[in-house]
Amino acid sequence: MRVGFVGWRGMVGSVLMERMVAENDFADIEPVFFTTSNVGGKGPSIGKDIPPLKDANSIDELKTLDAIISCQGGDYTNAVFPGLRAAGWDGYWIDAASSLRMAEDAIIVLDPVNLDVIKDGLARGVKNYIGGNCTVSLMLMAIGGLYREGLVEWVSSMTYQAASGAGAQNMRELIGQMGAIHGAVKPLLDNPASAILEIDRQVADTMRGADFPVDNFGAPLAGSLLPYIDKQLDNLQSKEEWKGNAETNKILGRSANPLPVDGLCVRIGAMRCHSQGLTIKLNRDVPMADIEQILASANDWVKVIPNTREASLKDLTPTAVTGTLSVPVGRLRKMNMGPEYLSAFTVGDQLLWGAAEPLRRMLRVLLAR
Ligand SMILES: NC(=O)C1=CN([C@@H]2O[C@H](COP(=O)(O)OP(=O)(O)OC[C@H]3O[C@@H](n4cnc5c(N)ncnc54)[C@H](OP(=O)(O)O)[C@@H]3O)[C@@H](O)[C@H]2O)C=CC1
Ligand SMILES: N[C@@H](CC(=O)OP(=O)(O)O)C(=O)O
Repeated sequence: MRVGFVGWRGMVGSVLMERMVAENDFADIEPVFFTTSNVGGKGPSIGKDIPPLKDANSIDELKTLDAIISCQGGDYTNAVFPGLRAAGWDGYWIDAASSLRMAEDAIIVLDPVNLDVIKDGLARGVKNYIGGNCTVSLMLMAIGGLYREGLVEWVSSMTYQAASGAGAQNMRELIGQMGAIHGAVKPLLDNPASAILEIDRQVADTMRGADFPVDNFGAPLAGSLLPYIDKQLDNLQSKEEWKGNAETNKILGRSANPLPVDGLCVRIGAMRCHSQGLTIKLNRDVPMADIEQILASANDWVKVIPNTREASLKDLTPTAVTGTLSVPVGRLRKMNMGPEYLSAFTVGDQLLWGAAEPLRRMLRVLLAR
């Protein structure tokens, strides 16, 4: 299979390359690397010889491929994909961007949760396979077992989303903000006798100051949070919140008969792990031991964390999870509202299961046919 890669040097693309090298994915394909900025340049180091970079905007070059994986972003997809199909290209398009997710002729891929939907799409001749929104994919990796068992009536998800979801420049800006805050009060911090309220006042002044670096986020994130992610919609949801319901149900293959998902999406000062506090309305009272067993058995990456302070602080934080494929879910308990109301908290790396991993696994699904 001749597979083209566009967007391989970006943040999501770099994580994809790391994972594909680690899993020896390149051994089974003929990879061709593309660029929008450096035609003829050198591609990534993947342990085998590859041709010089080709032009990612050349329909003639792209047409020679059996499959294309794009991590280049939605603008590129919108600019190139329609023309490529119009030129008669019939290969598989695998994409991290959201542009095509809700299209009729596209499947959202998360194979540990919806391999049946993917296989049905392949059998029907669907050629477009798109990675899901990071928050949605991570929520389904965590509680997919409850959906699989038909136990979910609705889910409310309150998110704590990392800077990486906004892009590489935003991760840099978050660290810059942290540094600016620390720099502003370092002399006071170094003096054990200094007054904490004076430190606090100077921190607030710094964060509100004209020099505080906010070009990318548009507001201070370090020492604060941003209660709005992505565009504003007419129904007063943010676009990120809208995706929770739309994408979850599409992934599960039940867009025609959706199970409600709703909540608030909030950016916090984590680097690349999204966390979510979930309220899950079950359609019956299920014993906790059964719930834990169902959650833990859903896939190889979800990990049930005992609902203790010690285990939660050790295993259920962005710091513990970052850079790993593990999707811990914990803080599990029945809520005061009644025995069908389950509380849960989950964490996942939004660049791995949230972006790159479902794409490389989709390629594996194609190769296994
Ligand atoms: N960030 C995220 O969390 C998620 C992103 N996505 C999707 O993936 C898309 C890509 O996101 P992301 O990886 O964050 O985008 P990046 O901005 O990191 O990379 C996109 C492209 O920018 C070009 N580029 C320009 N300057 C640089 C540089 N200094 N270093 C690396 N690349 C550079 C590269 O193209 P070239 O080599 O052609 O110059 C690269 O492929 C998004 O638009 C989104 O649609 C999906 C899920 C999560
Ligand atoms: N919007 C997500 C990241 C992202 O790229 O999402 P999507 O793939 O749905 O555009 C976040 O900010 O955390």
